[in-house]
Amino acid sequence: MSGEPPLARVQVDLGNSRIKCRWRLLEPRDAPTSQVLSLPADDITVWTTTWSDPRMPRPVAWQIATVNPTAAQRLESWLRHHCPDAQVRWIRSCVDLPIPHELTRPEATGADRGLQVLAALNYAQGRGPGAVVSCGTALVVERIDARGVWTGGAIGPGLRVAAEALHRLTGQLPPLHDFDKPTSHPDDHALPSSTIPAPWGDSTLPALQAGLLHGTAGAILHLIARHHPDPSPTPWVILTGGDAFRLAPLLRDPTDPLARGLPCEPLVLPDLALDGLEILDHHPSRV
Ligand SMILES: Nc1ncnc2c1ncn2[C@@H]1O[C@H](COP(=O)(O)OP(=O)(O)O)[C@@H](O)[C@H]1O
Ligand SMILES: CC(C)(COP(=O)(O)O)[C@@H](O)C(=O)NCCC(=O)O
Repeated sequence: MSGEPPLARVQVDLGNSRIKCRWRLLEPRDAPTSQVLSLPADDITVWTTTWSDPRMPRPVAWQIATVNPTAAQRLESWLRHHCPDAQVRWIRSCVDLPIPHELTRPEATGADRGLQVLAALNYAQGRGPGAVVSCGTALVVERIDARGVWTGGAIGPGLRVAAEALHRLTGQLPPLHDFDKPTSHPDDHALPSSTIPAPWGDSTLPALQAGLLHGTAGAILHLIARHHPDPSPTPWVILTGGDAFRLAPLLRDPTDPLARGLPCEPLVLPDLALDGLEILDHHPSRV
C-alpha cells in the first residue's frame, strides 16, 4: 500500500458562522461521501491545521460556495499556496445555477440559498409547492410555488444573531449561550417534545429562550402560511442549517393542542447547501 493520500473532489459551504466541507474519493468510484467537517468561518488556522493532517485526502477539485467574502479571500490565498494544481470552482451567487426561478437579481442572491433550493427541488423531484427553511446565521424561508419555481424568500435573524444582538444592544439582557454548540447531529441538540421550553419565562433567561425559540418558530410558521395560503396541495418543508434540529420540534409540537404547527412533517437535512454542490458537481457544466 502506498503512503500517498487518496485523491478527492471536495465541496465547501462557506457561511457566515461556519465553514462546512465534505469530499468524495475518486477511488473507489462508488465511495460514499465523507462526514461533514464543520469549522469556524472566522479562523483560518483551524482550517489549516485540519488540512495538514496526513489522514486528510488530497483534493484534485474544489467546489466552493461562499456568502462570506472576507473568509473566501483567506481561503483563496490558502488554496493558492496549498493546492496550486487543484481545479477550483467558486459559486458566489445564484447566477448560472440550474434552478427554475423568478429572482430579479440572481447575481446578488446568496449562493447557499440557491444551492439549498437546488437540493430541495432534487429531493422533491422538481415538484412544488414547498418551503426551504435555512436556520443558519440568518433565518431564510424560501418559497417554491406549485410549479416548482423558486419565487424568492424572506430573510430574518438566526437564533444566535438574535441572542447576540439583544445582549449587545441592550443594557441588561445577559448573553445566552444556548446556540453556541455544534448542531450537526440530532442526538446533540434535538429537543424532545417533552423538553420544549414554555413559551414564556418567569425570569430573564427563560423569557429570552421563550422569545427566541418560539418567536423564531412562529416566524417560520407564519411565513410558510403566508407563502402558501392555499392549503392544497400541502407544501413540503425542508429544514437545514446549524439550528435546524433545534427548531424542527417546535414546528410540530404534539404536546401542545393549541400550537397550530406545520401541515406536514418537516424533513431535516442539515447540510443542504453541500447536497446542492454535490448535485452541481454531477451537472454537465462542472469544471
Ligand atoms: N459552533 C457553532 N458556531 C456557530 N454557530 C453555531 C454553532 N453551533 C450551532 N450554531 C448555530 O447554528 C447557526 C449557524 O448555522 P450554520 O448553518 O452553520 O450557519 P452559516 O451557514 O450561516 O455559517 C448559528 O446561528 C447558531 O445559532
Ligand atoms: C441571506 C444570507 C445572509 C444567509 O447566509 P447564512 O445564514 O447561510 O450564512 C446569505 O445568503 C447572503 O448574504 N445573501 C445575499 C443576499 C441575498 O441572498 O439576497
